[in-house]
Amino acid sequence: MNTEQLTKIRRDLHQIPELGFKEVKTQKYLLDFIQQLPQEYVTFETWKTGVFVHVAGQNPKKTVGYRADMDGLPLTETTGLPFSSTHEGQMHACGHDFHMTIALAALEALAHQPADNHVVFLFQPAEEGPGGAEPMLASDVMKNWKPDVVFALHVAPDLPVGTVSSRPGLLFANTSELFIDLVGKGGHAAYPHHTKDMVVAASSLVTQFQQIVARRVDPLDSAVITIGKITGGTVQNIIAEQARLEGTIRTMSPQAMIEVKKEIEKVVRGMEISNDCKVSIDYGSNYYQVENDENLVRHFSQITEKLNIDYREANPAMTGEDFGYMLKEIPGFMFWLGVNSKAGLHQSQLSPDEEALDVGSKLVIQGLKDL
Ligand SMILES: CC(=O)N[C@@H](CCC[C@H](N)C(=O)O)C(=O)O
Repeated sequence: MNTEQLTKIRRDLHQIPELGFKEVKTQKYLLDFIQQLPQEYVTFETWKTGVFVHVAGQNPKKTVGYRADMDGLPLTETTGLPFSSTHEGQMHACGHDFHMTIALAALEALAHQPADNHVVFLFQPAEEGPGGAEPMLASDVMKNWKPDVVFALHVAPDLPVGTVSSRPGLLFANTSELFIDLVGKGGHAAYPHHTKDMVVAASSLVTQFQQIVARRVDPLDSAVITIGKITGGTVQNIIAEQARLEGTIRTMSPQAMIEVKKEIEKVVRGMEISNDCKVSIDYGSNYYQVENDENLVRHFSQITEKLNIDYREANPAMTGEDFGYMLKEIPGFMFWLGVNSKAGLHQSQLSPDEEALDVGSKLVIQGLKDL
């Protein structure tokens, strides 16, 4: 696929970001593309808003899987690009438009010239939430086309184009969403002593959670507790009866996640007593860590060398990826693809360099042939 075709696909997808399990236009775009390919070796099945595509091998000894996530984020784009999102309040701010474009380029190449082994493309919904990998893994289609090895990529804004990065073992963190609802007693702004102020209680929880990371987690381990959204109250002169915190927890081990949650629950119980209020916790979706297969990463690094792509050893990251569930069952790996963007992931000005599309597609095609 040439640069013009790659860029067109990416820009088409970039304009129609959709949230988890709502990727209806995205799925149609993928299906329209798939159906115009030569069908001799190609079979496809939809699954919720995702798509499985099987490409029969010429001399198959195994099945190699490649996963691309599909969903966008609830974020208003501010890149000012001519092909900016046409969906208000939604943006491809985590590179999933790149991920799908590269997968489509690889699919087109193999549809015309199949690899020796069977290949299955997994276009997966809802990576940003509530998580599509785990249920997709349990689907009937996956049972029929389950790969023997699987890999995926993620765009890396901080790496230059022409560079990729990965590591054997732990690459991405364990994650847990964190939703906290507080109910106290509202009242007149001038009589705080007659109320149980939930804006103050919620604000206190935010800072107390940071003390868990600083004072309860082994300094040689690590954890992150981010509160991304805080809401409460209705107007400036009414003390808030209710408040809500929305956040996420990141740890490098499942055990640390258990410990951090225990500490959060202790802090919350303390808040209930000290503020005479009711606090409920919902941990939402939880992702297993991304654990790369050592031998496959080593093989992958050799493939990058063959293509004159700069391979760098990655550090573990506190990002989450539900691809970790696939790696829990199927040997494989994830790698970072350098896209050289000043703005980072989940930022409204993220603008990856489209030159990386060619690098990524060539590498994925070779990986599907060689792994
Ligand atoms: C690569 C990336 O950005 N992944 C997301 C995964 C989100 C998981 C879940 N919805 C949560 O918020 O914990 C990330 O934020 O790391």
